[in-house]
Amino acid sequence: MVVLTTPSIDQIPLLKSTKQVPHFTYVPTIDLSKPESTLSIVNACKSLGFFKVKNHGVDMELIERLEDGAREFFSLAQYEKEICGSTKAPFGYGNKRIGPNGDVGWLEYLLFAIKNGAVDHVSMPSFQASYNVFCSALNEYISAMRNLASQLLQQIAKGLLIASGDALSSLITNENSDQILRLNHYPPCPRLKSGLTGFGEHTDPQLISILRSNSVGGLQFALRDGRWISAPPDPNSFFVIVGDSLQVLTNGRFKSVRHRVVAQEHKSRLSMIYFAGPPVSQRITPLPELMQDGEESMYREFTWGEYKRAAYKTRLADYRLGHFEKETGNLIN
Ligand SMILES: C=C1C[C@]23C[C@@]1(O)CC[C@H]2[C@@]12CC[C@H](O)[C@@](C)(C(=O)O1)[C@H]2[C@@H]3C(=O)O
Ligand SMILES: O=C(O)CCC(=O)C(=O)O
Ligand SMILES: [Fe+2]
Repeated sequence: MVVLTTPSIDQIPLLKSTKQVPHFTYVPTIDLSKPESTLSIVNACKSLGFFKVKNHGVDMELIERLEDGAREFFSLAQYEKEICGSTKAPFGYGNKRIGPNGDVGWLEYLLFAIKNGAVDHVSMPSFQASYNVFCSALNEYISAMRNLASQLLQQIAKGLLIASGDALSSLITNENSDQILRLNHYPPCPRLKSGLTGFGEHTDPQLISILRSNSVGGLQFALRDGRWISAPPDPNSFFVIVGDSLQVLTNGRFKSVRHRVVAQEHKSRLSMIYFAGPPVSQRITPLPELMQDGEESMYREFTWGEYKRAAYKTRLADYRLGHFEKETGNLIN
């Protein structure tokens, strides 16, 4: 059994809002083998900021191989996990603390930077025997996620009638693009108070995130009116999440979505999330082809590097784009 160490369970906050939509479990499910998927993706990005995809072409055997490796790692003794790290914060193993500014949740995780399409080295002395097999699975998975993210961004460009089909996808397929892979493990929470935070509410800063979990629930999304819905787990599909950068690139036509994970009492949730970001020098500014006559950017100009630096000074639940919004902007419905 995994027993998470300090901070103690009493230091983990309860969920901020438990206002839920009664019996609402609808997450748009998009079949990528269907030609109408392009329009459905754009509609879901505009109305909700999340959806899930099936018939995505990613091999289940690969997913299971990575999940097995992650499970094996997380079942190591606590001291063996604690020594797995990277010289570059925030990468490597983490336990309960999320980010540098005091956020805590009921989870442990492995965070990997991706360099030239492969995981950047994390020192794992206690996982030596399985390291090569694990890294192969990580790298194959990263390649599959990059292809899927690129396909989704091409469909988004097409659905938004942007002539250069790779205007968005090229931001994340560039060899210098800044991507992260995260493996989250939420052990069963023994003394579950109702609604204990697994991973606190937040938006993802990148363009899109692709999330896959085992069959244990806990993931929730905020609707535009502030109510929360639970997304039933679906190990055969991927959840796709609109991030802050895609909100800016579309000048607010898409909005990044707040999401969170609620701790579970009896079962262990394992998730793997791929965050597709652009190169650090990339200017994040609305795509010119999308702008109507006289439309102005709602945001000050910034690069992905600047946004990331600012993000790491914020708390998880902060509205990070607020700092980059112009005081007056024209809103597009
Ligand atoms: C509290 C924080 C953790 C985070 C960096 C931040 O300062 C604000 C954004 C957080 C987030 C959310 C999505 C991803 O899980 C993540 C890796 C990212 O890119 O931004 C995390 C950051 C983190 O865990 O370091
Ligand atoms: O673990 C999950 O299911 C979601 C985690 C998440 O939102 C994140 O890591 O940014
Ligand atoms: Fe997230």
